[in-house]
Amino acid sequence: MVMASLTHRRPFTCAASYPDRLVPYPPDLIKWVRLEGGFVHQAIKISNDGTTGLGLVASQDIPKGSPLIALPDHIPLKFGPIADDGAPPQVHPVLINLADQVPEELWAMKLGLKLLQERAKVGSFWWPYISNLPQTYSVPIFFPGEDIKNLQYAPLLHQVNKRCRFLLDFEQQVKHALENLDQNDHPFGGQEVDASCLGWAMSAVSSRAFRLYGKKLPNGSHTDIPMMLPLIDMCNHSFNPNAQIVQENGAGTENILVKVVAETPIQQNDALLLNYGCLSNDLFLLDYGFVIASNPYDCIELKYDGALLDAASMAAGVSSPNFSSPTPWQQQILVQLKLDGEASNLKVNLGGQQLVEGRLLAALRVLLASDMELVHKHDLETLKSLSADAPLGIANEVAALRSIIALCVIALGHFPTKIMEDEAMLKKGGSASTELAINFRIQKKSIIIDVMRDLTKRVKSLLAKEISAA
Ligand SMILES: C[S@@+](CC[C@H](N)C(=O)[O-])C[C@H]1O[C@@H](n2cnc3c(N)ncnc32)[C@H](O)[C@@H]1O
Repeated sequence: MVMASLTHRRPFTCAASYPDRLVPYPPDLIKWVRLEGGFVHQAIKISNDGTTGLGLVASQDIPKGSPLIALPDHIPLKFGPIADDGAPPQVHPVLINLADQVPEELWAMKLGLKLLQERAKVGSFWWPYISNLPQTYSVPIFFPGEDIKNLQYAPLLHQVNKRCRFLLDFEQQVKHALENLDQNDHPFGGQEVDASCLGWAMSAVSSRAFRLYGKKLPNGSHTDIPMMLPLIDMCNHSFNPNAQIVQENGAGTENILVKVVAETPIQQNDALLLNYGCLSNDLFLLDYGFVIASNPYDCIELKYDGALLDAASMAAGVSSPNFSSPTPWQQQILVQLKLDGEASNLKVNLGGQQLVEGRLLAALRVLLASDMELVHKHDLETLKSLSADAPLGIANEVAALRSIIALCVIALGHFPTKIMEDEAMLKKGGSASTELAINFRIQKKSIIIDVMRDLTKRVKSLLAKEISAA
């Protein structure tokens, strides 16, 4: 695969020398929030823990339920203030046109355009916030090409490549849109905007923005609006957070838009932690630039492929599997599982909360079964459930689980290095991006090994059951 990378690009100009912020001595963010009518608990301080960058820390015990931060609605940075009557946002028309060219999945770039505009504007209202933003991000679009390869995981390489290509193309679109603009009418104050600074803005937003409820739709749901929440976005992530974002939209909240409250009692010197979401390491790395060891929501993606499953089943000792030539009734079920037919989605996951994606498990159970009537006795949900007790019999279950174990062995074999080698490389040390890439792939391999371990246990217990029944 030809990889795009942004490392050959000139970094967006800045002269910072103080720990990784846009300017050496940025204004006091807490003071600014208070000055603007926001609330910050008197025990909250900004501090640097050396591993997660800056964060918020409690300088004394804080009881559960206490308000920690509250922001009035003029502080968050949004793409455009959408009026209550739905009037179009007051945004520079060039930015609106450019934002229209951003694919929905890269929504962060949209808000990133606004961020860049405010970064370039002399006297921007948000300068006290923007100047406190990191100068660089550890997301893989900024990895050297070698470290992108070091990720060793095709679905992520594909995403990184896609983002880099988008940024390189978008750079051209932005240049074209800014051509011949009068200096007074230039959304970035006449500054050149290249792929690196677009990448900076996109990463600043993807790693810090929160999606808050917007207007209520006729069907009762809400639009969600991505916003940058100054100071609140200094909270680092944990799956066991001690703080929570609460959106205020009821009566009696005056102009307060969003609050952070203590979800648990917080002790002196504890960091304030929010849960950014139950995300896989792919998303943590792509959007936030870090990975979480033993992330319970991480998984590996495989392509459902009949020939590969035949090979896996045969390796597992299953005689004449027919994944690549299912019978018509089996094929019908594959269509229902969206593993065949026009609406098919062949991406299946191992690991995460389900351990084996239900669609894959059901397909294996069904294709390894010969008794159509027995299969039709069960609904699809039962066939998809790993906790269902061998719905098609013990022999069928053992064959299905052994096939998945063999699939895991094949998937592990696709990684060019073994975990032990990765760990030895980490010991030797390397750049931050090399270490991040190696940690990412160690986690992916660990998922496969954990799935194999779990399924092997299940096979053993099924076999023991069979023996005791006999
Ligand atoms: C919303 S910001 C939090 C404030 C940030 N630490 C800073 O220095 O400005 C999110 C970023 O913090 C870092 N971060 C947050 N939680 C982390 C965690 N659990 N492990 C490693 N890095 C984390 C990552 O760099 C991430 O992109």
